[in-house]
Parts: sequence; structure tokens; C-alpha cells
Amino acid sequence: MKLVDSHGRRINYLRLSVTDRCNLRCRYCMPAEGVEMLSHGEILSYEELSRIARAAVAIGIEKIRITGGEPLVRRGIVPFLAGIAALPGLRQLVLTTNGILLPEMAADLRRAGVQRLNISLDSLKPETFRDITRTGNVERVLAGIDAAVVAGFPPPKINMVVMRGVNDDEVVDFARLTLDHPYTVRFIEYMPATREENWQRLCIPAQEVLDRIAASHELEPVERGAMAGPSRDFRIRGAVGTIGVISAVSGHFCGECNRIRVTSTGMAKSCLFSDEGLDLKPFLGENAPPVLEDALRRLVGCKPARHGMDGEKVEHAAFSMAKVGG
Ligand SMILES: Nc1nc2c(ncn2[C@@H]2O[C@H](COP(=O)(O)OP(=O)(O)OP(=O)(O)O)[C@@H](O)[C@H]2O)c(=O)[nH]1
Ligand SMILES: C[S@@+](CC[C@H](N)C(=O)[O-])C[C@H]1O[C@@H](n2cnc3c(N)ncnc32)[C@H](O)[C@@H]1O
Ligand code: SF4
Ligand code: SF4
Repeated sequence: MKLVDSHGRRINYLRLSVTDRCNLRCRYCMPAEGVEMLSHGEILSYEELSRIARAAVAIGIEKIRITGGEPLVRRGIVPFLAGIAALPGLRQLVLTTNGILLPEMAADLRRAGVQRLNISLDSLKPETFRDITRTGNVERVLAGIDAAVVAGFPPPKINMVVMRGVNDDEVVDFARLTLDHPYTVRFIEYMPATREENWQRLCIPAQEVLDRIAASHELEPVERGAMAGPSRDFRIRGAVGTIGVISAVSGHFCGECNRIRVTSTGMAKSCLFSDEGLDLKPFLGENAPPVLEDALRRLVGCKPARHGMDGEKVEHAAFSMAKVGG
């Protein structure tokens, strides 16, 4: 079954957030203190999240990405993932993580049926990494990447949010990782989720990132795979891995958007930057699959054509990336 929105875009990808909690405190995602965590009662149970996933697949979703907060900090995540992986009709179950818990969990995730991992890593320098994440140890993430490969995952996608004056001096180092590792390293434009003053100062346009790499390495475009996300991909000539840019702010990719989101409290969002969500909680009763499916179809029906951001202005209300799941 094909799910198409009112702008003619095929919607086949659900980003499902399972928690707002996290074992890091990245500066661009969470404030240092005073983060209001949701209570257990507010967070959907695994049974409820599974019902949403089932309904989504029933109406045409083929790829589910589990995100958070940090999805691996929620207790019981492995059996939940195994249940989602077994949904008939689902073609891809993938997960985005900060990698901190992968050394212990990678093998179990693979056994549960997760097909691919995207791992966030913003610096290879221990001090810069700690500064960005406020608490993190980069060695844990590097060990997590190794553990994922040993567990049999395909080479991970590594997500780096590029911030001027913070970690942009490492762009070429990250790109060079792909010379002898089969990773896909993706450079993400910093997004003004919280609408902070002077966000433009931090945000480096994807084209500038590409130009910096191209100054010392020849880049060739790479074809987009089926159900590809927003990344535009390239290869340094002769490299075993690839690089990608996610130009969330500048050259936006909304025309090819294929996704919807559901937060861990059951708020469905038709766009990352939508101010309104559709509360799915009233539709989560045990005997309500058709109502839930209808609600998700309605959500797809009101998906906006694009976000209201450009390099100068921001139209959305401030929101927490950790609550929405990126
Ligand atoms: N503006 C915008 N940014 C997005 C969207 N989807 C993902 N991103 C951002 O892209 C970055 C990487 O996201 P991932 O969780 O790795 O997911 P993805 O890029 O869809 O992954 P693939 O399916 O592997 O291509 C994060 O910073 C996300 O916030 C989107 O629909 N709109
Ligand atoms: C919210 S996190 C959730 C999953 C997991 N905790 C992680 O960090 O990979 C999902 C993605 O959103 C990205 N993200 C969060 N805040 C962002 C921002 N302000 N601009 C760009 N990307 C952001 C993160 O770098 C990460 O790749
Ligand atoms: S980006 Fe991911 S790891 Fe960093 S604080 Fe947000 S949820 Fe946690
Ligand atoms: S900003 Fe909204 S419409 Fe654009 S790609 Fe992201 S979710 Fe889709």
C-alpha cells in the first residue's frame, strides 16, 4: 500500500522516539541543567509504541528509525526492538544512537534484528568531545563503532553536527576517516531548534563543508539508495567509505521528504519543525487499530510542503530535539 501526502510525496519512513532521556547533554540539543524529564506515566509503554509501529506499517510505512533522547538508555529496549523487527511488511528497522552503550549492547541489537546503526560523533578530540557533550568520553563511542562492526552491522553512518568555532577544524579529518574505513560520514548543518540568538554564527552551510573537503580531495557524487534520508552523498576518489551532507537549513530537501515522527509521549509530528502535533494517546486502546491508522493518515494529509527556515529567519516555536528525536 502506498501512502502519499497532499504534495504528492511518498511517505514510507517513521522516526519513533522511545525516550526523552539521555546519558549525554550535547550543547546543541539539551540545556546544561533544568531539563524537565518526562515522568514514566507520560512516556508510552512499549506495548503502545508497538501498536503505533504496527498501525504505521499497516498504512504503508516501510522503514522505522528508533531514536530518542538516547534510545539505548531505556530499559527493555532489546525485546521491544525484536518485536518491531518481526512486524510483517516492515522492510527496514534502523536506530540512531550516541554510541556510548554500544560496547555492551551492539551484539544484542544485531540479534534483535536492527539492520543498521547511525552513530553521532561530533569530535575525535577527547576535550572537544567532552565540551560538546558536557560529559562524554569519545573513547566509548569509538569502541562502540568497533563493537557494531564486530557484531556484524553494516558499516555505520557517522553523524557530525558541524559548528563554526567548535569542531569545524575537524571536517577534513572526519572526511579522511572514509579513506580507509567503509563508513558514511555525514556532516549536518546545525539547526536552530531552540531558536537561540546568533544561531547563524554556528551554522556552516553544507556547501562550505564540501568546498573545504574539495580543496584537498577530489569528490565524486554517489547515487542515493532506496528509502534514502536527507543526505547528499559523495566519495573522495579512491576512498572505501563515503561522505554526506545534510543541509537541513540551507538547501533544504523538503521536496523529497518521506517521513513522519512520533515522540515518546505519543505526539505525532508531520514535520520536524511543526509547532502542532497530533496526540495519538486517545487512539491507543487495545481495539483501536483502524482509528489509529486513520489518525496517522490524517497526519500525513496535513504534512507541510517545507519548513519555515532559511539562513536568516526561523518561523517555528522553540522545541527540544531530544524530545522529538531529531
Ligand atoms: N530538517 C530535517 N532534518 C532531518 C530530518 N531527518 C533527519 N534529520 C537530521 O539529520 C540528521 C541525521 O539523522 P539520522 O537520525 O541519522 O537519520 P537519517 O538522516 O534519516 O538517516 P538515513 O535514513 O540513514 O539516511 C539529524 O541531525 C536529524 O535531525 C528531516 O526530515 N528534516
Ligand atoms: C536527537 S538525537 C537522538 C539520538 C541519539 N541520542 C543521538 O544523538 O544520535 C538525533 C540526531 O539529532 C541531531 N541533532 C540534535 N540536535 C541538533 C541540532 N540542533 N542541529 C542538528 N542536529 C541535531 C544529533 O546530532 C543526532 O544525530
Ligand atoms: S544529540 Fe543525542 S546524545 Fe546528544 S543530548 Fe541529544 S539526545 Fe543526547
Ligand atoms: S523539515 Fe519537515 S518537510 Fe522538510 S524534510 Fe524535514 S520533516 Fe520533511
